[in-house]
This record gives sequence, C-alpha cells and structure tokens, in this order.
Amino acid sequence: MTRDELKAEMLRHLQYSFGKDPAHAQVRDWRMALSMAVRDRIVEPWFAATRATYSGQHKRVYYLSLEFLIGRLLEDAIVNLGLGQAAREACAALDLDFEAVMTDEPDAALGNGGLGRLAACFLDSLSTLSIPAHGYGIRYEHGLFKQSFHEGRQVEQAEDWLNQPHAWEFERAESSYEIGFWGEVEEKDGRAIWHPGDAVLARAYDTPVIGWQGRWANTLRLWGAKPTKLFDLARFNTGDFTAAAQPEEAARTISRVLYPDDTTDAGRELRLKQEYFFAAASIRDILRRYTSEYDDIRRLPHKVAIQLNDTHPAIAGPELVRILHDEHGLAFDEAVQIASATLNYTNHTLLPEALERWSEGLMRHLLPRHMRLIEQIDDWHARTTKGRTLSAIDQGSVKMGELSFMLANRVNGVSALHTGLMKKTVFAELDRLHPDRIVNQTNGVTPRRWLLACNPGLSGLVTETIGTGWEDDLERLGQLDPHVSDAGFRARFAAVKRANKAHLSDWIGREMGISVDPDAMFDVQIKRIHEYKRQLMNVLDVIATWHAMRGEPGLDWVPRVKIFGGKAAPGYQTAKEIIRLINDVATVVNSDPAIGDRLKVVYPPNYNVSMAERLIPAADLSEQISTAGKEASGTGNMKFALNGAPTIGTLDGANVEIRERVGAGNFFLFGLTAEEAMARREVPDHAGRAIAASPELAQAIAHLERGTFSPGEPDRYRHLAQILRHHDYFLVCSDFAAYHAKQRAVDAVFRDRDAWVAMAARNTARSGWFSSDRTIRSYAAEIWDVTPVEVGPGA
Ligand SMILES: CCc1ccc([C@H](C)CC(=O)N[C@@H]2O[C@H](CO)[C@@H](O)[C@H](O)[C@H]2O)cc1
Repeated sequence: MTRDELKAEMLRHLQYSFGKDPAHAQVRDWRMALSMAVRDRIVEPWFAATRATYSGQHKRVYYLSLEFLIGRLLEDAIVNLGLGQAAREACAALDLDFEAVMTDEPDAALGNGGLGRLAACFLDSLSTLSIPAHGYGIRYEHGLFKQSFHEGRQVEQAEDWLNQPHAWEFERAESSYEIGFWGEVEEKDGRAIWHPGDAVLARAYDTPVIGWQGRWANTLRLWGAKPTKLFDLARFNTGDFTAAAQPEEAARTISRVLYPDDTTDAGRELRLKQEYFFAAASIRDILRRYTSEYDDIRRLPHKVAIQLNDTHPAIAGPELVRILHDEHGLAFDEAVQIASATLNYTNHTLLPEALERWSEGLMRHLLPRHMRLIEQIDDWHARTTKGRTLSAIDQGSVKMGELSFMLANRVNGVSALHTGLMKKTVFAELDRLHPDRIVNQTNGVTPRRWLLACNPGLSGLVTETIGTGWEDDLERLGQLDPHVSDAGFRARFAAVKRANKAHLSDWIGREMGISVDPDAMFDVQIKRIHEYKRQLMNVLDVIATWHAMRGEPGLDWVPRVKIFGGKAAPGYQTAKEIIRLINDVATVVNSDPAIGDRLKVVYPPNYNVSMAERLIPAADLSEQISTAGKEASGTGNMKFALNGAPTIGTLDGANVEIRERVGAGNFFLFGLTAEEAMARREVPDHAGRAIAASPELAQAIAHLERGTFSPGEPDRYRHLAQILRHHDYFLVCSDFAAYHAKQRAVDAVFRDRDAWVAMAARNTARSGWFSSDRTIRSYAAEIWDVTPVEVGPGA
C-alpha cells in the first residue's frame, strides 16, 4: 500500500465513516481514520485464515485468560502489515504529527502484569506462526486503574478506554449465550438437571489479531455481559427508574471492571462470577463451533486444545464435564476423560496467597451443579490414581490448582527453575502420581512489539548488519555476535542507545519536569510493586549511594538515573508504602545540591504497556532482583536483554536461562539461590545479622527510622523498617550487601564504554531464544499437538 493509497483511505474514512470534514478534524479523528484504513487490510487475511481452518479441518487452540494486557493496537498492526513508512508519509502529507496520532490511542489495559501481557504476546505469535487459535477473555468496561501520585501516594482512578469509539473490535450480537447462576439441581431418572436461578447474556466482541507480514489473523473474542431481561418499562412508567434499570446494572457489573490484584486471591463472589461467565461462554462457543464441523463429540481432543492461563478459567473444566455428561449424555468417567484430554493448565506463581481457593459454600451457592461435579471429579481422581491422600477439596474450600491439575492433559510452569520448584513444592504429590504431566515452557516475548516497533533505531542497525528475517526468526540475532568485536558496529550500537536515552530524557523533562543527563546510566526497575520483587532493596541502594555520595563528594561517581515504574494492588498497603518511600526519596535526592546530576530518581505515574515501550529501549541496566524462588519467570527481563540492557539480578525465574544464553560474563549476578534463600529464612534473626554485617544497610535503615525522607512525619517509615528488622521474609537485608557491591561492579564496567557496549550488544545478540514464537512452537509440539497451516506470502 503506497502513501497516497493510505492517505486516500484515511480521507475516505474520515469523511464517510466518521462524517468529519478534514478542515475540522481532531487528532482523535485522524487516528480513527488511519485505524480504519489499516483495519481494512486485516479483514481479508482474517477471512482467509478462518476459511482455511474450516476447509483444512485443522485442530484449533483456545487460550482462555481472564487477562489480555494488549496495550495499543494501531502501531502493532502497521508494523505487522509493513505499513510503517506509508503511514508516516501519509500523515506527513496530511500535515499530521505522527507521534501524536499514534499516542492518542488509549492502552487496552485488560490485565495486571506478566500473566496478561504474556497472553497478548502469545496471540501475536500464534498468528505469526499461522496456528489456528482463539483467545477468550472478558471485555472489561474499565481495565486496570489509572495511577497518579498525590504527595507521593498512589491514587487510583477508574480507567475508561471505552469512553471513546474502539477501532479494533467487531460486536457479534449473533454470538451471545445465556449464562446461568445459582438455582437448583433436579435429579431425574439418574440424570442431573440444573435449573439456574438467574442468568446474564454473554455477548461476543471480536478483535482480529494480525501476524507478521499479515499472512494470518486469529480472533480474540472478549465477552461483554448484557441483561437477559429487557429494560423494565412497566417499572419505569411507575416512576421507579432505578428499579427499571436494575437488570441492566446487575448484568453489566460482571464485565464492568478488571480485578486489580495480581497476587492475592480476593475470594470475592463477583470474581468467581467473572471466571464462570467467561469460561462458560467460551466452552459453549467452542462446542458450537466443533459440533458445526464434526458430529462425534468423543473426538473433541483431536480437534481442540484448550489452555487455561492459570487457575482463573479453571471452572471451564467442570463446565466441560457438565455439558458432556448432562447434555451430551456421556458417562461421567468418559466425559472426564475427554475433558482431560482437551484441557491444559499453566501455573504462573507459587506464592501461596495467589493460589485460588474457593469456599465450598460459595461454589455450591453460585454453581450448585459444578460443586457436585467437582466432588465427583475428586473421587474419580482418587479412584483412578489410588491417590486417596490427595484431594482438590480441603478444609471447606476447593483448591483450583489441584482441580486444574487433575483435569489436565499437560501442566506447565513458565521457566525451568519455576517448573522444577512446582514439582518439589505445590504439586509434589500430584507430580508423583502423574510423573509425565508437568512440562516446562519458558516464557517469551513478541519481537514485533518489543524490538521492531518500540526500538526502530536498534532494529534498523540489526537489519543493516544481518538483513531482514530476524523478525519472525529471532535466533538469527546470533549472527550479530561476530560484529560485536567490530568497533564501528559498537559505535553505531552505542549511538542508537544514546539517541533513545536522549528521546526519553526529553519526555521525562516534559512530563515530570526533571532534567536527567542522557549520558548517565539509566538503571530501570519496571513491574508491579510487590515485596518479592524487592523494589525496597533497590530504594535502600539509592539511599546508601546518596549517603555515600554526600560523604565522599570528591569520588568519581558514575552518574545514575534510577527509574521506577509500577502499580500496587489497591489493597496492598505495604506495597503502597514502598511507592511513597520511592517518591519521598526522589524528592530529597533530586533537590539535593550536594548530589546534582550524579543521582536522580524518576518514577513516572501510571506505568503501562505503552510506557514500557518507551522506557525499555532507553535502559542501560535491567533490575531483576526478586528473592530467588519467587518470580516464576519474568518477561520484562527478556525485553531488556533484547534491547541491549544487561541484567543485574538473582538466579530466579528466567534470569537463570537469560544468564545461560547471554553468558555469565554479560550478566551481573548476585544473591542467594532459591535453596540458599529457603535455608537463610530458617536462620534466627537473619535480618539482624545482615544489618550488623553491613554498615551501608544499617545506615540506610537508620535514615528510614529517623525520617530523613519524611521530615514532616519522622515515623512514616517505621513500619517498613520494622518489617526489615524483624520479618524480612523476602531477605532484603540478607541480599543487600551483595546487591550493593554488585552495583559498584556495574559502575566499573559502565566506566569502560567499550566493554559496556560489547556487553549490551551481546545481550541483544544472544536473547533470540526468548521470542514468544519459540515458546509457542514448543507449546504446539509438546502440549497442543498442532502444526502451523501453510499459507502464502502475505502482505
Ligand atoms: C487471584 C489473583 C491473581 C491474579 C493474577 C495472578 C498472576 C498469576 C500473577 C502473574 O502475573 N504472574 C506472573 O506471570 C508471568 C507470566 O508467566 C511471569 O513471568 C511472572 O514471573 C509471574 O509473576 C495471580 C493471582
């Protein structure tokens, strides 16, 4: 598509799709017009993919996830369709600011963090690999809350991405299902019939997911809740307006908002209603499509593979058994066998508080038939494994991890270390009963968004050096390795990073009024705020460095900009205290004349996918400092390595595999291993001992306790200091000295520009394996037993 064709299409949509006179059009109108013009190019490959799947009777993958952290879609579509240049030139020809048009789109923030973003990367790779697949989720009216800071504290506001036309979805009124809740179960001639007490309508909204070079497009189907009963006109006419609208309100509540917790199982009824609502609608839709093509329901596993993204969709298992048994009349055991040959489950965390357990009472009240079936499934498992000792029902609650495991064909962890720990800890007994069920599938990220689109400078240098083709065959980046010893290549690599840092410095200056030196080291920690991710250890390092700089101003310190980004779950008080501390420390350090430009702390509010795309290409150092054994994988770590930012990190999650692939010499390792951490936690007063052994740490904690960063309220951080001294479950104190010393080692390498650039370039060259294309190829071969559909050349 040429510039002029695209320009003409934009003008046509502006005038005829949006009825806007070009003379009066706003940025938003132009952005929508461009989106429509680009979307038109997606529809054909989308139809072709659907037709090819039906005609080839290909096996389908269904990815069920309560979260899809998509971000913006316009640039992603433009990049995948190879329309980058045409779009830039068309906008220039229309005298539009391209950056303004691109950043006008709101993020689709339908997720909390890692799990949701992984699902989005997986959809991009499934389409790029032309594997027939659907993503199923919820069309939240309000995604993850907007974060702002008021006097350093996190303040949450409702996110409202849908308060403007959404360019990328197609409403499918014809695809709606009634989803029941509550009610009774009638036992009649040996059969159970569930009579729900109430119901809502699940309506489908489809978003096409275009793959690299537009060769294939799959569908993301998100369910929106609608009332089954129309507006109550009679009530309205009696003047009881709210009652008249009540059915609508009650229904919409189910898909109104994303739960903002990413580690604590709130156990709220509405959350379970959300989980059942989308799981049941998805299973209905999957079986409708299957029975429209095939008439033997017993062959379902041959044509359908379902992936449960953690336990949040786990109720889909009992729902599938219910329909096969209660509606298709299969014997119970056969229904369970077919279901468990179709279902697969991915675990994303070992944190006990994140493992979902639903009270039996709530489950029986909301889903009476399912609770009965869960008991029968538990029984079936005990019968078929002689594993009486193990049950999915325990002390009055249903353990969704165990239930998902029992009903799964394959169960996987998301990094080699995590999968190993799953076998040794939470699923040890089940692993013993089913030794071949747990497999590892190390996470990955899509190189289209996380390199090609967000870092055009580096992508250009890569293509210049090794040609194209790496975009969907990322291990080709390995061909860069020999070039690292070429000074010219290193100079160009350094220039790209410097330009990205200058671009970010301008943005930080504009958005936050803080001036940062683009030649300083940009040291970045961006992720959800959580004690196990140890942002607290990072800010203690800032305090110790600040204190040392004031103590020895004459030393030749390596200037640093510490960049933080991340939201805390609204109910997670300690995480909110950590946010406030980072902001309070920033206030003191950034205005300290004794420090000047040598140390700056920057914490832009409302970290999201689009901000990650802005920060990661400009990063020098990637902070992956979680307590070993706690971060299942991490995916930000992969994005940083890909964009030429070496890691300072622990042997946790996928850090282990990143270090193996980039080489120990290109990774700043520190800290206790997972085993050592478990042992250290048993040492009495382990924190006290560490504090006694590290003057820097003792000093930093003393600053917290004397209110150095909260002059108006000296006791503000006494609680955090208490946690450190007397609990420190996440071993901040025990790992601090090693971390602080390793930061000095980082300084030493950073001083030697050539050595640093070589290290950074080797990280890029050697992290091709962390493409989500590799991950999806592995799921396809080891779990789903599907193969890509052969397709033509594409866009
Ligand atoms: C019940 C509340 C809740 C909500 C979300 C979650 C997610 C599992 C948390 C999550 O996002 N886990 C992250 O998943 C990533 C993708 O696999 C991993 O890379 C991260 O290490 C893991 O923390 C747990 C509990």
